[in-house]
Amino acid sequence: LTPNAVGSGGRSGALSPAPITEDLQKIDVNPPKGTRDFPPEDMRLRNWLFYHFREVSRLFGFEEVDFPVLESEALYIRKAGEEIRDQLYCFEDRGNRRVALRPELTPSLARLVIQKGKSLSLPLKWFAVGQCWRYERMTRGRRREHYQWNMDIIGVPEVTAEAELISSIVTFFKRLGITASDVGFKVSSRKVLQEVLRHYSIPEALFGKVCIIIDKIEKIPVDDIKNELKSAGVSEEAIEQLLQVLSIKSLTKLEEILGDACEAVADLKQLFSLAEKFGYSEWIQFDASIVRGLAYYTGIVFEGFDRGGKLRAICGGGRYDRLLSTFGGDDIPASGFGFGDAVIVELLKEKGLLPELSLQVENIVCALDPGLQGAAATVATILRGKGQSVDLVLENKPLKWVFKRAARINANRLILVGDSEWQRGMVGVKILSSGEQHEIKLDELE
Ligand SMILES: CC(=O)Nc1cnc2ccccc2c1
Repeated sequence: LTPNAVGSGGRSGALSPAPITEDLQKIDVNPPKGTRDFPPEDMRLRNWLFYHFREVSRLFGFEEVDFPVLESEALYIRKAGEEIRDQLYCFEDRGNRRVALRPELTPSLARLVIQKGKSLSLPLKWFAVGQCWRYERMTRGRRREHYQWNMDIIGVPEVTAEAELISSIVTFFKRLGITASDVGFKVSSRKVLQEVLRHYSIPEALFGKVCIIIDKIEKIPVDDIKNELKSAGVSEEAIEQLLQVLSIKSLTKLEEILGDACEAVADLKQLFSLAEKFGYSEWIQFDASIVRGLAYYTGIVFEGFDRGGKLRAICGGGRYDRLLSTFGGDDIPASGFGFGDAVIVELLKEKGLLPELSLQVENIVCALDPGLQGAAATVATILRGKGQSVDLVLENKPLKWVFKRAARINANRLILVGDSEWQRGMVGVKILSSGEQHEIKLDELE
């Protein structure tokens, strides 16, 4: 290296080559638009949330699964006009394959179930916590990724599956300190819509599309809903009946209108009686306007909402008995839900339920002079071997600096490796909460 090539140079004065200036352009250190970094503090909150997702899944006997974030685009090509389709984060890869960043987990789960086929003994109770993506054209500043907790029961046609799934979400809320006065579940069944469409002999093929249009009932003017339904091929009379049925707020009323032979009524009545047995009756209410925005739901649908009415849906799910067969699999009944990582955090903030999570290290180990750095490493290794966390001071720092760092990392105790003590096989110990200081033999450290 020629002398003038001396760059910033390391602390030890070693010559590191100067950066080649023409290649240096300031890169944008922010993550891509709509995505998040998870620095330590945010990662602690995320880990805390995911810990509760996983604990509840364990309590319910569910097994964890995962899938690639990247899937064939074909998994999500549904012609029902869903928002998730418009916002698909899809592209052509270098092998000219049409691929997509998954916008949801359920299709991957269905794909894996079919792939595993007969080797699986039903019912399956699978859960996943995975990042999902969307690409919104006009970036309304909305996020393009979020993490979703999914729980799915595959192979159970009865409503007991949905009752179990709602129970798992109630269990999750309770663990976080959220009560039935903070949130609730609106519950309905798409068999209500199915009944009306059948009554007016609207073709089954329109079912998904009609559901997606109706799901927008609170988001766009009712006239637009009517126009969209009309252009989808639904008769005026059927449209009137659909809108009328959606406004029903009581199961008794629904039974009056649809009759007690209607499957939707039977399913919902069973669900509400099971809710009683699970002990979460005060968490759920019938609301015929709940449709959910995914085309593949076929029966019970539900969504978690905040009773303050300020936030978007917290979670949502339902029965999807046809999805596996549309992927070429057997007709296997299924139900599940998705629970995003965004709205729940807003709710916790609002309720003052965010946990105080700080870095916690048991020991900070420091050599009192450079010649003892090796000894300090030995002490750290002994403690770590005993399962104790150790922040080993890696440079020759003044004690003032060490105390400052000890406070920042919430260390319980400071282990000082000094010459005279070390000669006697001892180390200094300072309990940082009390300030109490003593010496201890190395092999008595625990
Ligand atoms: C509130 C929020 O962040 N929602 C959100 C964010 N990212 C997504 C990405 C894919 C699918 C749904 C998504 C939903």
